[in-house]
Amino acid sequence: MTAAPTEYSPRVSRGAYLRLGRELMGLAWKRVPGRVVLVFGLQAVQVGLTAAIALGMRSTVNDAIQGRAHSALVAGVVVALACTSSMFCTSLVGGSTLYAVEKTALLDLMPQVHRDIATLEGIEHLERTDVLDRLTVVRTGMWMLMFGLFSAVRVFFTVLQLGVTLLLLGSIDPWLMSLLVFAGVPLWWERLGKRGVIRAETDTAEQVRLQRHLFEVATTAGSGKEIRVAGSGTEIARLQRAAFDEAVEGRYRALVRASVLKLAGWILFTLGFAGSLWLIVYRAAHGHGSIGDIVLSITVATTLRTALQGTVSESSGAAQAGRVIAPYLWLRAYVAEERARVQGTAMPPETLSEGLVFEDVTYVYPGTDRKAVDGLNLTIPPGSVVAIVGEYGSGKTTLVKLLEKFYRPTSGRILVDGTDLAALDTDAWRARSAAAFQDFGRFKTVFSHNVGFGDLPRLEDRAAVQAAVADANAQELVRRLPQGLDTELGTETGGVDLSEGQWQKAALARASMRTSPLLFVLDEPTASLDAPSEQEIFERYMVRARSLSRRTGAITIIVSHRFSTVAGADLILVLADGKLVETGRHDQLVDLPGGRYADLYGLQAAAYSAS
Ligand SMILES: Nc1ncnc2c1ncn2[C@@H]1O[C@H](COP(=O)(O)OP(=O)(O)OP(=O)(O)O)[C@@H](O)[C@H]1O
Repeated sequence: MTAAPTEYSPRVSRGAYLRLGRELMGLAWKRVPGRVVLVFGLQAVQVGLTAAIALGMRSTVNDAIQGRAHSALVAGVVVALACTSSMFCTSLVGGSTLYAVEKTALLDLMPQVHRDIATLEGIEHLERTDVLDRLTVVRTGMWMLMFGLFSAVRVFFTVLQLGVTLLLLGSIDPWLMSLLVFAGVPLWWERLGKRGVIRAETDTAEQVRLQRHLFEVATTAGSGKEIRVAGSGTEIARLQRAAFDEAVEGRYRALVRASVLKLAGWILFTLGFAGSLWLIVYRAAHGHGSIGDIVLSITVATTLRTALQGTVSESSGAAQAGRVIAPYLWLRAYVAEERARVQGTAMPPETLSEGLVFEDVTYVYPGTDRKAVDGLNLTIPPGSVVAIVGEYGSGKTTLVKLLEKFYRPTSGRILVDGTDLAALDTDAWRARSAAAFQDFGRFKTVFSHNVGFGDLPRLEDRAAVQAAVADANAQELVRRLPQGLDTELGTETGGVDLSEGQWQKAALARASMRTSPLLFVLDEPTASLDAPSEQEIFERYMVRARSLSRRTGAITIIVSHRFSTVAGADLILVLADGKLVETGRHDQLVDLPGGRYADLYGLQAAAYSAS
């Protein structure tokens, strides 16, 4: 399935911002209504308190000068109370905002993104760098989405506060309102700088991911062994440094530019502020206005600066959210587009009667132009055991992935009993298939669940898990575990670790949980096992394949490099460069003069007899 190239723009339209804001506010209201009321109510109160403090200061000074001690005292107490209340409001608003942000981001938004990505039909999404880049940004900055919303609310109230202070200044002298111009420009410049930083972070996300990956490669035990043997540690460290250097360089330049813009803005505001102060003092010196007016002007001008600072920092908070909003909206659009493209609703048959038909199937991985599977035409009869062989990179796994609907053919189609696989309901089709892959999962949980995940509805069915364990010839492994089936796996969680071969046996047992699949795939599932274990397992699975075949007409597909294991298949497919070059049974292919299968078989047989 080649994903539609959803266009990405780091700029988000005003309409999209507003729609998202409404949606997030609805979410916060649903999850933490009390906190939302508190955050809105207290900020409105704070605006009133700002005016009360400024006017109270003027009254205190004027009353004191005119000898009205009692009134001056009352006004002073009002100012003190208003100051204390304002501080209390600030800390309560901060705490409530944090609580609301964490609740909604961690309990709603984050799980939703995980669910969206994890339930997309194919797996090529997890191989696309654009999806991964944006996912990285969203995963690390999801809380910023909600934080940005609350910052936007605070911007609204700080602007209101700014308006009130300007009105108070204007009541003394309308010229003082010109401070707004000196206040607005720094705000705008700072936003420009922030935008540049956001752009630089998005542009360098790939290098950051690469350096993280290289760091993990260099510091984990699995790859650490190979790195030591190959002596490639220094080179990997150099590559990691180079990737990091590139990312840091780009981000640093943007940060310097943002700092310069911020500094220039503040210089401008300071000049305006100094000019205003001069005007107020000049007026008072020439008999216009009282001493209280001077105090009021200085208080209000200082408040204006605080309100402005608040507006700038809150609008930066809101702008920070822009870093996440664009990738977040893109991921949502991408998921919606993908879901709309997937229209399979037909149910798979109870039993296979016609089998699988490949009609000119071609697959090209996104971002490449090489055909991993190239014009495949083929019929696989129901109930058959099919082996796919071929050199490394010949397209064996891709073929299997197409059958599991991890990808959709770039062209051509696959029919299941005459129905296009694309038209089948993906979940229903997968529920009728079972698979063990070479890059199997290692679920660090209790062993019985590790196996039971193969058929979720029977996760707790001990008998089913034990039967699957027996199918994979893993009883001895379970016997040796300290708590048998109930043993916790994974040293990170305090459990035991398994060897590569033991993990592989667990994966095989998992693949054996479903008892009536229509498709059973074994994609090199025994590569980590020794030769006798492999032989024994294949013999068991051959018996299982025949029994499934009788019950549901199931097709078993085995991908293997070892010819001894594929000789018993009903049909062998030989792939080379994505093309089907030979098909037939072992006895037909092995004697084909100049045949590729015969060549490969001859080489392997010679290698075994020489060893
Ligand atoms: N996710 C991917 N993105 C791009 N190209 C890929 C991807 N996976 C595989 N390919 C390419 O597609 C071709 C077929 O790969 P595939 O894994 O199907 O081969 P294979 O026969 O299973 O190989 P192996 O025996 O090594 O498992 C190879 O050229 C491979 O490099």
